[in-house]
Amino acid sequence: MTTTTAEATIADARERIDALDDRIIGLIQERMAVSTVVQETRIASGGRRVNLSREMEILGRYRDALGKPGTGLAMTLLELCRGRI
Ligand SMILES: O=C(O)C(=O)C[C@]1(C(=O)O)C=C[C@@H](O)C=C1
Repeated sequence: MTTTTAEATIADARERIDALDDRIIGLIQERMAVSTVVQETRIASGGRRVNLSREMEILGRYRDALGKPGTGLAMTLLELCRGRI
């Protein structure tokens, strides 16, 4: 592969990565909004903001799909989604 071809391939792949990251960020923002609805509804009906058994379920899903780093990713997502109300 020539340097020019390699540079073009990398530039093209990076464009796709940037587009994917835009979508991922949008999905995270959407998740945060939906999570807020769940938390607000639970609090309004006398419950608590946090539901630990549900969080364990989510951590397990991410771990099963992505391995150990998946757990870290899920923890970061939950941190973003909690505590906004
Ligand atoms: O599923 C819930 O019960 C939520 O409140 C949503 C959510 C989440 O963002 O996934 C947020 C806080 C809870 O501790 C558990 C999960």
